[in-house]
Amino acid sequence: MPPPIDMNRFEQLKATGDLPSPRGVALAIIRLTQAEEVSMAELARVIKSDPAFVGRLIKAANGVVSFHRRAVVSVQEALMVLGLPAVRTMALGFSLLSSYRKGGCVGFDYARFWSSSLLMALSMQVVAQRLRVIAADEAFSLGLLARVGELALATLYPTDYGRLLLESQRFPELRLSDLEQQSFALTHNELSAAMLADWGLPVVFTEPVLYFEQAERAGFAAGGREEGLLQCLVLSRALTEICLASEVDQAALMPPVLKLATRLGLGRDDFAAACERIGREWLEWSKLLQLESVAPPAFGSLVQKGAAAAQARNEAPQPVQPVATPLVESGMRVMVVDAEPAVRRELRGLLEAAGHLVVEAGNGREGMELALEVQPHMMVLDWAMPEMDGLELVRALRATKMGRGIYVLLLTQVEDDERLVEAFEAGADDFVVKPVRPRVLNARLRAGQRVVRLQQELERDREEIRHFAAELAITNRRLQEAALTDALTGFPNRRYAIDRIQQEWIASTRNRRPLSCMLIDLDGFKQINDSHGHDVGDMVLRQAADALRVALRGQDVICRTGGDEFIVICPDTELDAAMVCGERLREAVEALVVETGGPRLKLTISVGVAVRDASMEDVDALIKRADQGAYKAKQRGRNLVASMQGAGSDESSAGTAGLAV
Ligand SMILES: Nc1nc2c(ncn2[C@@H]2O[C@H](COP(=O)(O)OP(=O)(O)OP(=O)(O)O)[C@@H](O)[C@H]2O)c(=O)[nH]1
Repeated sequence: MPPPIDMNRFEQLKATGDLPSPRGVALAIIRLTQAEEVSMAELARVIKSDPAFVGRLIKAANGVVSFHRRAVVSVQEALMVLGLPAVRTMALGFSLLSSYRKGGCVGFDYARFWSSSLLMALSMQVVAQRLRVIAADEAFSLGLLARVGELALATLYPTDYGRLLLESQRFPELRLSDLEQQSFALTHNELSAAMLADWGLPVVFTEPVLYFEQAERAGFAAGGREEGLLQCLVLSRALTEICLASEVDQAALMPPVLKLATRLGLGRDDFAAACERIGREWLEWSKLLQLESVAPPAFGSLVQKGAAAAQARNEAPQPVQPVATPLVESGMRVMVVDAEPAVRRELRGLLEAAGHLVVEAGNGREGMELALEVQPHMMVLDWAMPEMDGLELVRALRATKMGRGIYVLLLTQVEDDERLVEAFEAGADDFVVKPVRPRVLNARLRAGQRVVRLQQELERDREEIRHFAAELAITNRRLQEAALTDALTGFPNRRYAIDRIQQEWIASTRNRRPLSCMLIDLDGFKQINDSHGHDVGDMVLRQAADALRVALRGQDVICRTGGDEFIVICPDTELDAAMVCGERLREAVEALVVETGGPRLKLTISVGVAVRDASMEDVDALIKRADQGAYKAKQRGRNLVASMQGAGSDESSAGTAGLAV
């Protein structure tokens, strides 16, 4: 299993204060549901102050009660049916939906994001109800928020994420998560899982969220709750894709989904009924949440067709994975589409004699459905067919992602220039005049096979590039981390500090929130080095850093900026609070006894504190003021916290430095 999420990175993002978070009534609901003892009456009162949430809550409660039970009509009843954890997560999800319907990331489709999150929620609810992996209400909330990391990246980095989404659309061989890793040092899946964990969801929920878009990497124990939930998420995601796909792609997407559903123990009819229910609920919920929706697919017939196609061929072939497919050395998978059984027979004979595997369809419509499922390398199709003729079929194929790569050989009665131009413009690759002459057909098949092979080689090269890009992204990330980390203490280094404090300066301007910083300098450190040697000096530095780390508040960021110098960035902090923090750090180091394997050493620090004020033009002015504070602390005898701002209470107690005990 890959390493868990880098929570440090998440904490850094959280510290910006820009992560999507609940507001208003939702925030009050969340706080109440987290309290040790919450009265249902109080909770219901708060909920009732938001009529929109009341409607959504009651609808959600009715979605999870059994058909035999009387409908839920009141907030109190809904609370009882759903339970506090589900109410909390729903408040969270709906609040985010209300606040983040739009945003500044141009490449991010906010409306589609929420439509698909809603579909995930409903699919999760219906699937979990049938598979009994988790309670349906919890499944709904989890589905709604399972991809919240995407929204968060769009919110945190509107320009960069927009560019990155465009890049991943233009170069499908580049995986979005690799690009995210490269640019932001974490993926949307990692961010989703970290945010859910931060909101109090248990690990058994957050881990499947982390892996459901690359389930092969999860490595959960078979039969365990995590694995069950993971499969629910995978199935729900696939159903969401089907609902949002174009009609032609829906048919192609269904067979593998059906297969997964069967593997999870869902009977075909039961699965079809579940899908129909998701579609119905989607329409209702979309109206309630004022989200766009299109007519859901006719799931009943989609499932039936998928199953029938699989049965007809005994077992539907897996969709072609370009990487896994061996290069076409000898035979290709060729589909013949012709209304005349005699012509199909003749073509099958010729093709099989040339070593190809043949699949047949009797008309254009059937050919289309089968092609998307079987994914032939080549199609030989007749121009003149009832229902959907060859030209329409080529156009329909070329309009789908999967059909775009199939080599199409069109059979035509006449070799008329106008008609041939029309055929090529529709997307045909070559033509053969009927009646088919075997030698000519074979020659054209060989020409087509060359193109198919070249395409496959290209695909392989792309996959190698993708693989290479992924490895490069990981290496880059490691290098980037190394470049920004101080090896001795593990703290971020000076380069990182400069960048980070700039960012915090900008955030403090935007949010009109205070920003403080502290400069810390070890007292008499040179003396320690001189008396005990450099190695002991390193031990002192390391253990002092550990003591500082422990004493630091969660939102503060500490970096090592020089030999025995550190900076602490304190977002959203006034001078008084920063002075208190500085004092806590000073006390922590003063209390430390450094174990060196030889002498046990004591040491102290001098701390300079500053807060951003109106006189400061830029971040350098803030650092300079903190530096003046540190100088003052040294001047006044060391082991002090001092500031050049504020009145009176600008320094605290003193102690001794660098003494062996
Ligand atoms: N062991 C060790 N020493 C270092 C490292 N980097 C810098 N130093 C030493 O840290 C000492 C810094 O001393 P100063 O800050 O100039 O002076 P000080 O003795 O701490 O005195 P005051 O700051 O005035 O209290 C120098 O002797 C540097 O050689 C390091 O990575 N490891």
